Amino acid sequence: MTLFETLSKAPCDALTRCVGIDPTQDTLTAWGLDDTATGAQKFALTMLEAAHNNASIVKPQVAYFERFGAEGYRVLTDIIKEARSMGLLVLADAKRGDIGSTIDAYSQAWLGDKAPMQVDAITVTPYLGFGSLKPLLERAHDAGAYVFVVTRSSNPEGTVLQEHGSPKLWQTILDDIGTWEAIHGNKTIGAVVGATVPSDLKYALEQLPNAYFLTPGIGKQGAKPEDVKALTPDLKRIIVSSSRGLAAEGPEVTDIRAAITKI
Ligand SMILES: O=C(O)c1cc(=O)[nH]c(=O)n1[C@@H]1O[C@H](COP(=O)(O)O)[C@@H](O)[C@H]1O
Repeated sequence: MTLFETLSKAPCDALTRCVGIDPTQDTLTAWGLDDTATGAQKFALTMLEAAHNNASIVKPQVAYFERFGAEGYRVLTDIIKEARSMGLLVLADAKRGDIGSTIDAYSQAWLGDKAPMQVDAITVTPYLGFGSLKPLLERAHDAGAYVFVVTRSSNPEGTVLQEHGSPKLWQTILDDIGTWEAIHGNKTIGAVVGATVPSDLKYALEQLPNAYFLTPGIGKQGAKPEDVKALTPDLKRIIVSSSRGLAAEGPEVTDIRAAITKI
């Protein structure tokens, strides 16, 4: 089942849980693992075990694998396959964004049956122009994959750029998502809005009533699930994501599982 089909069938009385897989140097060291691709693999497999039957989505941050070069990508590819074989939906946090011809090449890497690292969803950034995402959105649409477009990010540095203008730049991107959705349907596209900016998330939920939202920032960046719980009766549309906060509970699987359950 696609991410859209899975989430649309989920009960609306609970937030959707997403387990971030971010093998940072600090985390690997704290877990007693080497800061290598092999260390990242051990870390990721433990996070998958903790997420299994306890969360719908896992979100590997591509950068933390990419830093190990070809070996990192080999590990990431295996982790994606393993997660999907366990029934977890995989969201590649790749934050791709480029001119149309290049974004099409990125989409070949991640989306569709022929992609070497096929995933269920991907993050993209629209700041080279929303229209430049078209080839990737079309490929996702054909492949049954989902695309989370960064609109209002969780980090404080994003504010000046994203809040520029009237309407604000991020609200314009939200409108672009709505326009695409109106033409192509709602099975392909949603947005990233940080849990650290709940009033903006409320606005986004109202503007795009059929979309799903990736809502990072729980834990290490200071947000709590309670901050977003009252924003909509259809809680499953909010995909709460935590990466370093969950990893900090490891390396014991039972402890990480308990932390995921608390979300
Ligand atoms: O797309 C994301 O997941 C994302 C968007 C955003 O606005 N802020 C954000 O922190 N993230 C990602 O979430 C992860 C950090 O989550 P924490 O470790 O829980 O703070 C990193 O992999 C970030 O790239």
